[in-house]
Amino acid sequence: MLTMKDIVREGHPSLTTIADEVTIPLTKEDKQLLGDMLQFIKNSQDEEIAQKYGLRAGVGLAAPQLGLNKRLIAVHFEDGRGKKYSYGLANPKIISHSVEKAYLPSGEGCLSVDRNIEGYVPRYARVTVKAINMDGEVIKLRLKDYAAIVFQHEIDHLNGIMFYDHINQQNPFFIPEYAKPIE
Ligand SMILES: O=C(O)C[C@@H](Cc1ccccc1)[C@H](O)SCc1ccccc1
Ligand code: NI
Repeated sequence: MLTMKDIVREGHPSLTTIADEVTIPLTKEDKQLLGDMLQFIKNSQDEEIAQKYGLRAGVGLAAPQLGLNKRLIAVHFEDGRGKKYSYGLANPKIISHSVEKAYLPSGEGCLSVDRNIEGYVPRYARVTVKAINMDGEVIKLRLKDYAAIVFQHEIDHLNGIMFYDHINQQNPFFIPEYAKPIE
């Protein structure tokens, strides 16, 4: 099972590298990896398992966070309306997005960042993501608000972008026009 020792931290080159697409159809290894990544996220949200193995709670994970140069992500969370999202995805791509932006008033964190970084992370309020799921099907997800933020955070990892790259350096709590808080 994956644990925190498998997660690379700031300074590791894979966090600032553009990851390579994985071959489709998914190899057995890539399918297994997606399964392991999804299981890690689920484990990280299970109090007992997280405590036993010292896992930091997370809602998403990208393969570059394991030092792997592959465009693979896993997410497992419920949005503010109780809608559940649980996916292992290959080659996810944002194919359209809103002009409107959104941000989490509490800012963001990252399993690969062992420090608190304050500031708002402006992201698109709505995105449409096209990807291959673990069954090898092409899926299209229309995401908004919290779900849109989680997927953008993970897809950023595939492009070597960290959440703090989006924070306004002059004023970390600057709110760009058209940006709405996601409570
Ligand atoms: O490092 C990662 O990619 C996992 C992040 C993803 C994330 C952070 C902030 C906002 C959206 C997604 C972890 O989930 S950070 C810890 C966390 C745990 C529960 C809720 C939000 C953030
Ligand atoms: Ni992260």
